[in-house]
Amino acid sequence: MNTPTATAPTAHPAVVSWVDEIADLTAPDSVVWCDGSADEWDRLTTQLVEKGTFVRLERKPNSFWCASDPEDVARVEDRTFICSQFRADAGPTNNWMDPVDMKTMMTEHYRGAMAGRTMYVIAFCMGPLDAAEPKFGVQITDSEYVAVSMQIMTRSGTAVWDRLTTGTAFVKCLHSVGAPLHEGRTDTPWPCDHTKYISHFPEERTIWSYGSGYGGNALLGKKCYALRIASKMAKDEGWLAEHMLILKLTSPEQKVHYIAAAFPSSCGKTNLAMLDPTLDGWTAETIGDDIAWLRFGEDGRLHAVNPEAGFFGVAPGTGLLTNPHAMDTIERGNSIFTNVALTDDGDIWWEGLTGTPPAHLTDWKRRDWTPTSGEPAAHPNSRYCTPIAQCPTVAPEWDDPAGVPLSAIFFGGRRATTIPLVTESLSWRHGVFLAATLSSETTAAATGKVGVVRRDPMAMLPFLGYHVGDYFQHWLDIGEKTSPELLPKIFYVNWFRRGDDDEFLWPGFGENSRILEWALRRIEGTAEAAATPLGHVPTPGALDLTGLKVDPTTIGAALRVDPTEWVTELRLIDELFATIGGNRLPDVLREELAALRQRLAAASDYAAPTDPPRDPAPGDGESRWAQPRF
Ligand SMILES: Nc1nc2c(ncn2[C@@H]2O[C@H](COP(=O)(O)OP(=O)(O)OP(=O)(O)O)[C@@H](O)[C@H]2O)c(=O)[nH]1
Ligand SMILES: O=C([O-])CC(=O)C(=O)O
Ligand SMILES: [Mn+2]
Repeated sequence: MNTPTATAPTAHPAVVSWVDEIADLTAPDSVVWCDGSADEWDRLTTQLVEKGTFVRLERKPNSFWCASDPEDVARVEDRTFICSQFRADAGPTNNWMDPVDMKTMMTEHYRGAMAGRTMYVIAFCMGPLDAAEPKFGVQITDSEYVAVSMQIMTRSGTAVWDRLTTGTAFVKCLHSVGAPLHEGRTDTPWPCDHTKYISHFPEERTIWSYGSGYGGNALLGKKCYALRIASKMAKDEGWLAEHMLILKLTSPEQKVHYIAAAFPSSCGKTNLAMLDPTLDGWTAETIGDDIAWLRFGEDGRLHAVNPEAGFFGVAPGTGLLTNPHAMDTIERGNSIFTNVALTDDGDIWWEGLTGTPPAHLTDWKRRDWTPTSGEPAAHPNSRYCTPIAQCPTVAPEWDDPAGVPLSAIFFGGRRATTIPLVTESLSWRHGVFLAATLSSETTAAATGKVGVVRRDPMAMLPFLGYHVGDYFQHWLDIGEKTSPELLPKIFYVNWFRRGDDDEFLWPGFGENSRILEWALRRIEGTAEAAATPLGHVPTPGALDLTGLKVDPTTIGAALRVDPTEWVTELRLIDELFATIGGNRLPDVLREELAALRQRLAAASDYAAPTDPPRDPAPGDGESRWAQPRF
């Protein structure tokens, strides 16, 4: 093997000695320091095509189809660990192992793990390079798929190496697919190991990932760094690292508002980030679709930065009807599609892309597929990976190191019942309470059962790098750092409530602009709201429903706070709070829960007000909304 230091593009002693150490341990055939260039992309994608990992698409420029091992399709929450020095610091929501024990054990997994492979060293920066304090990382990986995906998802390569000068702090991100090619062993298109560990050492700002090639487990800048490690950095340094999209909205009067929204995985962030407003005169521009870092600006407002440079979006359900801007983004090429279906003419397809599937496809398991196959052609967590810069609606501010000042933060989950379409919080601390008790049905973004309601505080349940109770306190503390009128207003939304007929009560997607508009007009003091025990909801007349064929009783049902449903909900919140434990749960949240309980008891006969019909209701027997169901 060549000596890694001989070719290193950096003299940073901590980088060089760490790369040496890992090369000794993992025994790759060679070490490549990635420069992030187009040449490198071409070389690696060509290699991936030759290996059978990628199929070059005929119908999209510089784009590739890829199918993973059928067992390596999503984040593995049960194999994800927060290895803080003390177990208590990981909190009740995380798997914990002693950092020394974890490292001792994983070291044996890593020993010789890169045999027969190339080790890539990728320097990356989360957020703009010219930020006041840029956040660097170096990822070591033995996966070409990871190396090219990191080119899309992060700012990486020579420009980062140049900035990563001696003494600069960086997060050590170690990754191996855990499939050494010992003498005589042939490679597979998607190497991985049955055993997987996604381990975080928050005090050391280090990540060790082993055994998986899937995005959320292997592209370590994303969930591992920008959320789990960064949440701990943010706690220590007085900011927030959140699972949020960032969106710019311009009103017909040309007033600009920036908003952020936190929804659990596969609950609508990317779609809202690329909103195509159905309300006349409004424009929406994209700043980020998954992660937001929030810091106070000199103006005393919370400013949001997107630390990423690409989208790693859920493919199924993405189509011209639901998310035309995502479709335009991928049409421009330079993208990687994982676990979608491949068409016979060299394009991609997934459920929801078009109404009718092609007559023949290669499905995500590389099998022949026809519409009578009886199984989806794309995995429900199949993904497109594409550069944000080529999104037609990207806002110029997406790369601004100062970030954008937030007017509002939305929290939402996927709930068939109980949670109203939109609720305005009464105060920052009430908003923090709503966010802390957020719940959602599980989705295919993580392995495990789908459709189970679980508490998902701030949509961060799988992404917190420290104790959830301390995290709640940190959110409350943030609210004390500036004057209340400068804080973003917190709203709680649920696009996914269903009626007795099991249909969604709200059409969602572009129509969500109507909800955002109401929220922004609330901030400006020009929209009506009704008080409910949970917070303020729009009076039916306050939502602009122009042009939407909507039955007012449906909207009433979507907005209803039903005290009977809340009996169960309160029990589940009690359970969450009990799990967190008295000494780590902020008293403020206990007080907010008591106040909610009192308001619910006082309003047990509450029903959402309804207005007389304004538009004809859709005909009986047809789906309520013109949107694909799958
Ligand atoms: N009914 C309904 N479905 C939606 C809406 N927005 C998104 N979806 C669907 O929800 C699924 C996930 O949406 P995404 O926008 O990709 O979710 P995400 O939060 O970005 O997911 P991650 O990338 O896993 O974090 C897709 O199948 C969408 O079609 C909505 O407003 N209403
Ligand atoms: O992290 C991933 O693998 C994909 C993603 O956005 C999520 O699951 O929230
Ligand atoms: Mn997404």
